[in-house]
Amino acid sequence: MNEIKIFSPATVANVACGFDVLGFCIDTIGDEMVIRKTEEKGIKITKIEGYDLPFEAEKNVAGVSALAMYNDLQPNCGFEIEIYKKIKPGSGIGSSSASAAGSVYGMNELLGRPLDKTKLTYFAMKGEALASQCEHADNLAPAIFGGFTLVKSASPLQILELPTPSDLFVTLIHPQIEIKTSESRAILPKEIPLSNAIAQWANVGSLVHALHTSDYNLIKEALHDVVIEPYRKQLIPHFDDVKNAALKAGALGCAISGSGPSIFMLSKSEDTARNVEKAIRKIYSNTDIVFETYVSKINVEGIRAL
Ligand SMILES: Nc1ncnc2c1ncn2[C@@H]1O[C@H](COP(=O)(O)OP(=O)(O)OP(=O)(O)O)[C@@H](O)[C@H]1O
Ligand SMILES: N[C@@H](CCO)C(=O)O
Repeated sequence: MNEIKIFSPATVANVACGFDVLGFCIDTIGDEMVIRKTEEKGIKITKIEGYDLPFEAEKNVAGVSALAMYNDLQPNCGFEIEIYKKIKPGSGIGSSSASAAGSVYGMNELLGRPLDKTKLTYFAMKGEALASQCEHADNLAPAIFGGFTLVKSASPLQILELPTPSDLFVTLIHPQIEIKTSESRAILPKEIPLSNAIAQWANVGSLVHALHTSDYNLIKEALHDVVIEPYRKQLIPHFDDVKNAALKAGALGCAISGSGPSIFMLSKSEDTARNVEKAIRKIYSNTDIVFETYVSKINVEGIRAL
């Protein structure tokens, strides 16, 4: 095989309480990429459609992760990368991760799968670091493994795959403003009160247990973020109104997706997720903010060949 076309999905990082460790994978939104073997050595980005992003491999997250893997494996060929970008950069649903993960996934397939998923995530983190100025894997792990994931440790990298309750659906609203991950990390406090830390790690543990036991009531109780949301929500117009409307419409929980501006809600059943979508659309419809909404099941497969 000399060429592969892939779907590289959007992802939700943090999942309310799990800043930098929890994430899950979305099914209906994602980039497409084509990775091709070439006789000429090296990594080249030959096509980018959708958004204006750098073609130089060293300045594009897809190129940086590809180069990290390429320099390590030193294969007897080169690679061309085409990116058909559907996820707006700075959206909070893992735009940079989709590219960083997609290039290494495609190269690994073309080379006969020499690397496991953890090693792919490791190289993809090198690309992600270009966008967010720190190596974190909470978008990459769900993109590569699918479903819900927990990054137990970033160095050495250790990823836990969590189960996905079958009735869980996500609703997303993406106000079309750009929030750079690096900027929304810069506003966070360096220290947090012990009482908030206790509440947050109780919620992370509870959410992991709830996913294992398909306990939707416990998912609802655990989907709270007392550490990050109070700071970041100021960057997102009408965040509290959207959250109140979503919870009133039956969502189990509602929080900032990754570093924002997207907001996600989890619901038990697709019907509830669609009712939530209707309710939150009303909030932004009364403003001049351009926005998109999506409803999706959880993507348990992750990146896939098309
Ligand atoms: N292939 C790429 N895809 C997306 N963004 C890229 C790419 N290459 C470089 N970038 C840069 O990365 C930045 C976007 O990354 P950022 O992490 O801020 O957003 P995001 O991935 O949508 O958010 P989040 O990680 O919170 O979901 C932009 O400055 C963009 O120019
Ligand atoms: N955990 C990261 C995800 C964004 O890429 C953050 O919230 O900053």
